[in-house]
Amino acid sequence: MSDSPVFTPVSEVGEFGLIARLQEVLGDAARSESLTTPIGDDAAVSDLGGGRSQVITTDLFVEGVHFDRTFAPLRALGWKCVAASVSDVCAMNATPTLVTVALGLPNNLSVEGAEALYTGIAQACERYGCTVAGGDISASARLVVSVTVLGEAETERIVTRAGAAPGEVLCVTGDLGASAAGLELLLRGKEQTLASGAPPEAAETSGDGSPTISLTPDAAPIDLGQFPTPLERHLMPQARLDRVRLWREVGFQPTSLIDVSDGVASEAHHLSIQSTVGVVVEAGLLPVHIQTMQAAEALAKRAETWALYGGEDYELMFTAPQEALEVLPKDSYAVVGNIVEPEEGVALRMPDGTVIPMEADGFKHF
Ligand SMILES: Nc1ncnc2c1ncn2[C@@H]1O[C@H](COP(=O)(O)OP(=O)(O)OP(=O)(O)O)[C@@H](O)[C@H]1O
Ligand SMILES: Cc1ncc(C[n+]2csc(CCOP(=O)(O)O)c2C)c(N)n1
Ligand SMILES: [Mg+2]
Repeated sequence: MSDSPVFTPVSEVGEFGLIARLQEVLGDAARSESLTTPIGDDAAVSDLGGGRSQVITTDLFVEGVHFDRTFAPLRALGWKCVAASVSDVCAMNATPTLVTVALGLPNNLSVEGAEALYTGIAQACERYGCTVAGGDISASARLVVSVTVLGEAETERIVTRAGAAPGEVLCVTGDLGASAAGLELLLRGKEQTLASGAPPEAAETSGDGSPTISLTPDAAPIDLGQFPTPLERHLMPQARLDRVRLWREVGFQPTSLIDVSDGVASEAHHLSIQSTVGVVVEAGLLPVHIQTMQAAEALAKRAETWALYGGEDYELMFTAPQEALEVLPKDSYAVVGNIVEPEEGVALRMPDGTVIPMEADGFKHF
């Protein structure tokens, strides 16, 4: 046997494979009596006693991976970093309380740039009712923003990814694929501007001054002003704390819950594995905003692919027995599939009735 050191590229095990390996290394360091939901859910949960629980989640945003400063305004970025972590707190059916923010600052980010970032952070914290309690700053080659959010809930209201059961329905809040549509529009716009050799401020504008893009030099330019919803959903998404509050008000409790950060396909796999169930998603039932459809047409893409594999929608996906949905306003959710026996795996039923296996594809870090 060779005694040369083992070098396994991270791409061989992937993001979730690496997390599992690290969890093994941690062993007892990742377990405690009060930690009722350890590594593996949207946020960790620890029992505070007295019928209350605390949740905690961290997200990392890296320039060039999660955002592109040529089209993401810093204020919007600050908002998005907070909203994404708040979304993970919502995905436990909890309410955010405290936030910390760690920054890696490159030398091309000015004080005013950092202030713009924090304006967005402040606005999101105000919207979601949480408070920035601290953070850290370091020099860095690229802009990096890490947000930790602490939240709270009554212990009996906490919902994990593990409670789905066969016979229940699969639901989502809002609509899907808009963020991926917005990203695609922004990337095409950037490509077009670069190809034209013009500096960004010289980009073509439509009559009302909104930027336009065209896919080929001969194609009619696309007016980004026609797609405000996809652009906003990508740049400044909303966490669905409104739904968590609504559920509390009407006494609705999902059986399992996850936020859609990686796309419906990937999240359906998480629910399947953690609840030991099969999941059938109905392609024809996926809710898609009209502007997402129009963007798909304009860019010759499929909106359904964005909904399934695009991610960053930060909507909530949940399961419940059909009859439990009766207390919910009809426009506060959409049924998108069914929970079935585990042997059936994770599948997509097409509008013509054919059922195909649904891969866990989504954004791949490695
Ligand atoms: N470096 C790490 N060390 C320990 N645990 C980690 C690490 N990275 C991720 N985890 C844990 O692995 C689980 C999955 O992480 P991930 O970031 O994919 O969460 P998610 O909710 O699926 O995605 P998102 O954060 O985009 O909503 C979480 O419980 C998270 O706390
Ligand atoms: C410039 C740019 N390129 C690509 C993307 C798309 N993107 C990045 S991370 C991610 C999934 C969630 O990440 P995580 O699992 O780390 O929370 C997605 C869909 C983007 N937002 N900006
Ligand atoms: Mg999540």
